[in-house]
Amino acid sequence: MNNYDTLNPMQREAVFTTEGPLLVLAGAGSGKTRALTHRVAYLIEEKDVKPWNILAITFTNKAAGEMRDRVNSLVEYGADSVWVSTFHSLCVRILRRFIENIGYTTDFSIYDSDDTKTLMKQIFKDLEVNTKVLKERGVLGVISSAKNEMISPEEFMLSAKAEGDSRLKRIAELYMEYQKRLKKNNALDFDDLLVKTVELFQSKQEVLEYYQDRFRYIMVDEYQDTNTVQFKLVSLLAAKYRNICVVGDDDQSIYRFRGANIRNILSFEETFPGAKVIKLEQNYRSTKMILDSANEVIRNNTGRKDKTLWTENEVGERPVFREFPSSFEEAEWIVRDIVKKGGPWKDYAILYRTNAQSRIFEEKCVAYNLPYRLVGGVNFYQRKEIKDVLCYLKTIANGRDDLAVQRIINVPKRGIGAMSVARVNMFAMENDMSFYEALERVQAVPGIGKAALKIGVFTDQISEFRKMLKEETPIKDVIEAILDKTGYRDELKEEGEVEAESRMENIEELINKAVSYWESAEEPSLSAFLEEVALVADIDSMDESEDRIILMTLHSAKGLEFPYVYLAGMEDGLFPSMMSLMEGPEALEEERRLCYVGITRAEKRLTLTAAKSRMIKGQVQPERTSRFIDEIPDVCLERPDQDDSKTGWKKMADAYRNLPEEAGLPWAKASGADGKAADGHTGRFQNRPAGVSLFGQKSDAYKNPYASGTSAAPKNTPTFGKAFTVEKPKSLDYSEGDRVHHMRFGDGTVKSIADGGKDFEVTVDFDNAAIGTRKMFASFAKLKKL
Ligand SMILES: Nc1ncnc2c1ncn2[C@@H]1O[C@H](COP(=O)(O)OP(=O)(O)OP(=O)(O)O)[C@@H](O)[C@H]1O
Ligand SMILES: [Mg+2]
Repeated sequence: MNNYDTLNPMQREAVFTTEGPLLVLAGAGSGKTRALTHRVAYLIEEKDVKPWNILAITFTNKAAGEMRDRVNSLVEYGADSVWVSTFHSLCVRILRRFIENIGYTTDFSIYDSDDTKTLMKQIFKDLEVNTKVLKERGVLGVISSAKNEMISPEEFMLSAKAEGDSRLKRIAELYMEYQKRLKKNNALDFDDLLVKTVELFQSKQEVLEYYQDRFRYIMVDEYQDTNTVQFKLVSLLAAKYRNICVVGDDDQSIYRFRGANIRNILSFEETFPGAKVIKLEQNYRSTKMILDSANEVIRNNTGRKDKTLWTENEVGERPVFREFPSSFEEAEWIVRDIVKKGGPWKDYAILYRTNAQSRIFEEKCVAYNLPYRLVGGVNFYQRKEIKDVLCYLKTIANGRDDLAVQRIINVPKRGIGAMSVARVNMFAMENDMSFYEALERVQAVPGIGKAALKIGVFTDQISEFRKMLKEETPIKDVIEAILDKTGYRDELKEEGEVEAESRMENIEELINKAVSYWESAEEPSLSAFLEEVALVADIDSMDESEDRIILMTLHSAKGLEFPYVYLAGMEDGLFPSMMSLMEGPEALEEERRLCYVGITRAEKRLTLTAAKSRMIKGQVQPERTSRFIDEIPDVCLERPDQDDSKTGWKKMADAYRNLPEEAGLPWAKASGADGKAADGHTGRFQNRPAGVSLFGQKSDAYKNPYASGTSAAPKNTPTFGKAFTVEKPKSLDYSEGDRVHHMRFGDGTVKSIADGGKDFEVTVDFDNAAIGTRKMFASFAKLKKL
């Protein structure tokens, strides 16, 4: 049964308000996601809502998975039928069923950024675009923004003409051609998934109504990052029943560059008149020190909905700032600091602004033998060998994807040259067929000559693989067959041992993925597998069962929490980024929100670091400390050069620790109308306007709202850690010496089992020598006795 008592009164109100539009606007760590999860449970358990009438949208696949797990642990049955998904996977599911209404077939391909770039390159070549004037990536960026704003190629052309801008006109032509070719390949890019779903709903009333009736209760997490087309989608779906609950934090809107529209959150009440607004103000995640640093940074943004976060958590350690001569020393210090402090490693996260910063951390982790997981960077699925295998699978699944076929037609080398490919291409275009269809009729291609034989061998192989698939051969075996029959594996070996080995390891990883997919999917199919792969955000590579530190960008950290957080590269020009500094105040404010997101990921300890010089584009440059560091007052940041006797920090912190609950912050009280602290310390706050306390808000703003309001203060709010924790198994059905099976690592023998308090730690000797002996937590490892 559920215990809604573990929620605070405002959270409970959010959970119990099930009918009509609801906006929960609240700061980081205030339990928005938690309230949303409980709301799903409440609808099912108390309101008899059918699970399949609920749609919950989250931003990343990782968050979707976490939500599904949380719901599973809250309700005993039915959670499986709740649609918990990202915007993109929601759209894929809808389109796979109904896209024929708008002229595609349901086995359409999904192009990732690499595919779209290849396509744009071809278009540039065919339309003879001057690459000095336009760049593929730039044009794709413009097209993506247009799509997020739901501007069609035709509309784009009209406004380009109206403005008489020849460059825009050229981009409009490219946009048109790009859409034409996607359509011809029966392919959609990521933005299309959303645009085409909206198009479908707008053109087919009965399809829209079907989904409106299906999703009577809609919930959206991280609402601040929805863009125009996503907002449109939600508005359409919710138009009939109006049971829509969105939760978000305008201070955490960090996807402006992706078209996320802060207006959406600020104007929710306009779009859904009569909307109820609930604010949550208690933070359950971070210590007081961490929270105050975050509050201090974000208050420098203008035009935000004012809100104040407070917490009953302990004051905690003062966050630390450290500066180093170079980025190497910075990384070295962080990694050593972690090693010194000790595991479990998954309690640590190193966050940074740009992917490029990850490399040094990786190297240091390797040097210190510290297990790590890199989230992002060169995406697993972007690796050459993975793309090769996937393109084989795509060709097998859907011969219409010309790009996929062209990628592998001569991989491994079959002696099919560019000239032959061009001839086939020409023939395909003239006869209005796909590239693969043309390959199947290769004898008819003019001038093809001897290449016809080689192409015949290729198409025969593909037909073989297709036959395997028809006979319901598992994907794993199809991949093995591809590697062997096409000679791919042999060609890899020729590349040199080390290279081949690491590439084969990656392919093994893909095979693992295929196996676990095959075992877990209800109705496994190749196209559904490819779809799953195409939609994995980088964050999905984060497997919670592994005890490793996490390296990731600030953007991917949204919504997550870690006991110990390091924010590296706190330098002006890096964070805030140079681009944002050049672009102006709005862009700078977005960087500041990103900083707020970063700080608020930390539960217990926060460490900020910077380098005084850094290698950028091959040149060592001097760096200036980030302005965000300057925005954190000494009382909540320990700096290397700081004399605590002057900052008065100790006195204040002691007072802070001994304060009665309702009293507010000591430094807020200590400061007079002139903005100076009572002890005469002016420190970094000399320019504070009169009447505003040291910590920004009027001094009562930090008070416990329950203390002065009508609702009684929840004196001893029970805290029981994270809602999403995997429970320690009561007993294990295997013991030392038993043979067990692990989904990814295969079979092995249990060497030892130790009771680690929260969970059992099981050490297993795996038969596969490459995996060797591993220590893991029983609740995550899900070992099966053989
Ligand atoms: N009423 C509560 N009692 C105890 N713990 C809580 C309560 N509400 C939330 N928490 C815990 O606080 C942490 C933060 O909650 P949650 O992730 O839901 O916050 P959020 O508002 O979604 O944060 P973010 O803005 O970063 O997405 C979680 O560990 C959650 O379990
Ligand atoms: Mg959240």
